[in-house]
Amino acid sequence: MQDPVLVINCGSSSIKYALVPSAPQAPRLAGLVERLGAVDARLTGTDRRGQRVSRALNGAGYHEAMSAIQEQLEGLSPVAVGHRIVHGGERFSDATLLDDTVLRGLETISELAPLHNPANLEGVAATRRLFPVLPQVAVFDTAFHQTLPPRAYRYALPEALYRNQGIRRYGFHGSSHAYVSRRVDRLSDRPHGGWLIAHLGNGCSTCAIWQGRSVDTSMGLTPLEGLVMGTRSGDVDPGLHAHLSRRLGWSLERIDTLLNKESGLLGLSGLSNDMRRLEQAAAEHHAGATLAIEVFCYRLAKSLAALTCALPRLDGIVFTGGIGENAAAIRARVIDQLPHFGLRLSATANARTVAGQEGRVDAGGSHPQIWVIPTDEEAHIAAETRRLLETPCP
Ligand SMILES: Nc1ncnc2c1ncn2[C@@H]1O[C@H](COP(=O)(O)OP(=O)(O)O)[C@@H](O)[C@H]1O
Ligand SMILES: CC(=O)OP(=O)(O)O
Ligand SMILES: [Mg+2]
Repeated sequence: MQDPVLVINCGSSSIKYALVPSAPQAPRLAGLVERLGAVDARLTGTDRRGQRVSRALNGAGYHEAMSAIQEQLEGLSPVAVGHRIVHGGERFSDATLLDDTVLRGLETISELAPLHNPANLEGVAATRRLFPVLPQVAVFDTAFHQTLPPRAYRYALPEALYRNQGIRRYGFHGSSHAYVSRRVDRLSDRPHGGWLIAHLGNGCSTCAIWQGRSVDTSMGLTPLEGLVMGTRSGDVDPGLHAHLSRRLGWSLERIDTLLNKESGLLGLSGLSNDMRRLEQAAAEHHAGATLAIEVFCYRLAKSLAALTCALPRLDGIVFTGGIGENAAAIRARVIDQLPHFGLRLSATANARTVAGQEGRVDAGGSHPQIWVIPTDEEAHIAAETRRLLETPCP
């Protein structure tokens, strides 16, 4: 494993890690610490021989979890650490070397991604303590969307809020959209065309790509805008805030918690934020789960239809993320609700494409294509980290 880069994606209750070698197809040591801070915290993953590992880390916080991850590296020495940082705000777009000044700058924008940035920064602090001499690089989810034109990134708000406060649409999941767009360019016979990507994980977003660049996306100033997500509402009438405040006396913090943590699939179903669980419950006629899936798919189809306005031509749609890669029934339902674009799903190819597989799932012909492409944010973050470190200082 030559010159591996350690990639860290630190969330509010989990840390994902991967040791990414410089050769793209080489095996990768990777894993996940879940339920940080809880008695049943656990590290699961694969070691360098591809064997499963599972370790109880009872009560581990960020620092203990990072130490456990360091032990998993089996003595392999990364040359750098690449961190997923969700929001780069106005100031940070390209991959950036993390030093005290950059970290202070990032702290000032943490509130723009409250579920993500504070946790990302905890991860950076823990990693810097454990690997004090390694370069640590921030790769931003917002970076890939720097190519959005003003008509896509401006809100219809007074100019001063944009100029003085940076109130604009930024877009997220950039490492995923960038990776998937490059991959479909390589796999399909229509490279550099017009593509729509649906990244459907815990957070969900759509992205319109024209000639390899992001030209519009469903997330905005924060990762709350757009689609229905696991616990996030996505779009609501902005008048809701004033209404809840006047009618129920709710504070802004209470409303923020409602929209970020209690809504989405969880809020609609009253059951779970986990699509697997909802599919099982819907099969058993659970009304909330059935409704949650219906709203999720309809809103996703609406977003994809809307984003076709950003493209001169539609060459195809790509599904990715835990739901997009695994839930064939969700893909089928979404395509079914887009009857005006000539999309034709192959029921057999769709059902046959299982976890981890790249594949084309349309019925062929001259219609827009439909693909499933497993995302690899870690590969993109590692590549950006290497690119920054190999670029000579000006
Ligand atoms: N086989 C499956 N069928 C349906 N949904 C699935 C399946 N496997 C995973 N998912 C869903 O994927 C979502 C998590 O996606 P993932 O991309 O892993 O999340 P994250 O954004 O944390 O990386 C969950 O809603 C989970 O239920
Ligand atoms: C930006 C975002 O929503 O990320 P995630 O899907 O990891 O929550
Ligand atoms: Mg993911």
